[in-house]
Amino acid sequence: MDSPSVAGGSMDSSASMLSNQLRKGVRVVGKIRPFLDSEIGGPSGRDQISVTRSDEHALVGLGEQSTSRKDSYKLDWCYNQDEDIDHVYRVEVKPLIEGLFCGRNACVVAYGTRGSGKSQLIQGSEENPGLAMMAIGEILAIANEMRGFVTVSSYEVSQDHIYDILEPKEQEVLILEDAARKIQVRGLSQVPVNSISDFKKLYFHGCNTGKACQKLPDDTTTRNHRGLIIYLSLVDNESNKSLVGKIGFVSLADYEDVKQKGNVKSQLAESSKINKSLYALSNIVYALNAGENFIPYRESKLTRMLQDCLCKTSTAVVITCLNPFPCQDTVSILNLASRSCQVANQHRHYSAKVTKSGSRFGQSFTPSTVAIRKMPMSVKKNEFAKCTSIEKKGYTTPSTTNRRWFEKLGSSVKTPGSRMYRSTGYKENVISSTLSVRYDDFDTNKQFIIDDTIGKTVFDERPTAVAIDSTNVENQPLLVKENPSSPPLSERLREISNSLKLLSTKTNSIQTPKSGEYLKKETTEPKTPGVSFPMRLDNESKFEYIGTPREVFETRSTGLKGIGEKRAAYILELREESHEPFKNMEDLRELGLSRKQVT
Ligand SMILES: Nc1ncnc2c1ncn2[C@@H]1O[C@H](COP(=O)(O)OP(=O)(O)OP(=O)(O)O)[C@@H](O)[C@H]1O
Repeated sequence: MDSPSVAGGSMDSSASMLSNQLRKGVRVVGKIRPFLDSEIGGPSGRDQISVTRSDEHALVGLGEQSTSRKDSYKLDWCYNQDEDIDHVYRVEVKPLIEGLFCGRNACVVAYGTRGSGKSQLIQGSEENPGLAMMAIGEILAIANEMRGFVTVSSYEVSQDHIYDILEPKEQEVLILEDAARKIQVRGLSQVPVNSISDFKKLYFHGCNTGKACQKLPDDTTTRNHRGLIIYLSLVDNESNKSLVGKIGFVSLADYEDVKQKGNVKSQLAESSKINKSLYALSNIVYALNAGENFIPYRESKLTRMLQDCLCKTSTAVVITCLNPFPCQDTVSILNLASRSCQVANQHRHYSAKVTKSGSRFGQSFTPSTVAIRKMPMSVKKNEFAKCTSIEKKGYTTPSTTNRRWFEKLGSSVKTPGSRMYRSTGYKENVISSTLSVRYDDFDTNKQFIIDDTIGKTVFDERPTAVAIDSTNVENQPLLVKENPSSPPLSERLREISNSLKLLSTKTNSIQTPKSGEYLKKETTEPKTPGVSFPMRLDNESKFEYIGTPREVFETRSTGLKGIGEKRAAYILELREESHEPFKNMEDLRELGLSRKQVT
């Protein structure tokens, strides 16, 4: 039997790899499972799924003849039958692991119809590892070298109740929100894992409890979501700060259209609960990719559980598992997937901030409706500044130390499949207003820039060693191309002002490199100044400082006696709106500064 037709299939997915490594938001990709023995030589003439791939996205068609737009579904990417799980791991999951070592949480979710390969993809078996096992192999390899500590939790979601798998209890797992609105999971055990064999015992034999963790092949009575969380904690040798991150793997129960099956009442209830959490997940992905301010986590227990792995500051991939022979449920699944993926949403970034949160399932957007929804000029400037700064924060990682470690590690990362993978070395520098982010690709020795305003990569042929004046982007026509759809100048200025405000919170704590190798690098490459005091992004994409109250107070100080952070920000804002200089003391007093502060 022929493979499903894949136009552009001969093309290596390097384009996908590149955009994937530099991604933000949630990628929504497809994976067509291989034919089973029983399907080979089956009735001919059955419609097969077809995939057409371009540089930026994939169109999944239902049936070989389905070349019309109506029958095809646009996804960020789609892996065909011949591309094995190993390949999916390298492109989609490996970059998330790199982020994990920089303190960025991550999430991998698989969903699909019955028998579409979800369990094989996420869990796999001892002989044919799935994504979760490949990931833990790599995490353990790096963590052991960095003296990190790895623990795992495993859970299942049944009828919207969450249960611990590694240490089963009567009570369900509770998901609470603390005073700082952080998610706290109660009643879910965390088991230390030191080696891949430890993990296999837990994951496949459930040795912690005697209960098998992997889904039994003939267990068709219940349909549950299954999740694994891998936690990593380590101490950054350079800063001596601890870093905690986690990556979640979830394989959702089969999607079944409740209306179409002749199910009994209890099965209907089960199916509708399963579908409800799938819709909830889709709404989250949609809201994140559309850049909405409100993310509806409360719609299901599963989405609450995933809240800190699937948010604006994390990286995530949702994999739609597809049977090679589509059915009606495949149409529903593809509808859900294409609605929430980035390629469909990327043009909406600016308009999404000013529209009401409209992440209801079934809402459809066509390219034409997206294109005409431009940001009205009457929108309050603050609105724009607020949301773009959230996205901007999502890009910055708390520490470059571990990324450096990755760069040095380069080709020596080993995965359980005993293959050697090259870790694509890249390094990000936020330039100018942070609307554009520069990356150094150490493999090609070239630089490239992701211009957020146009959502495109602009390559620069200069070798990475060339010094670039980060404050003078205007003089570098090669780097950032002017784009008619980019926001007006006033909004760019506001971005710059926001960056300044951020820096002004700790201008006196910029770290200088210590010695030799790094010193050379630091002097030639522009970098976002680091703060000597640890900050990290909370779930709501706000910076939070970690430390004693006094340290926090000192960090937040502007360094100007008597002027607090808020007032400094206010002054900057006024300066930006009116370019008139302050002429006399009276002008400053009008801002609310006391006589003492003015003098
Ligand atoms: N990448 C793959 N390589 C080889 N076989 C695969 C692959 N993916 C799936 N299969 C096979 O397809 C069948 C269905 O896969 P799997 O059980 O993972 O699907 P599922 O979506 O989890 O099914 P369920 O409906 O039971 O939840 C299995 O026999 C599995 O061995």
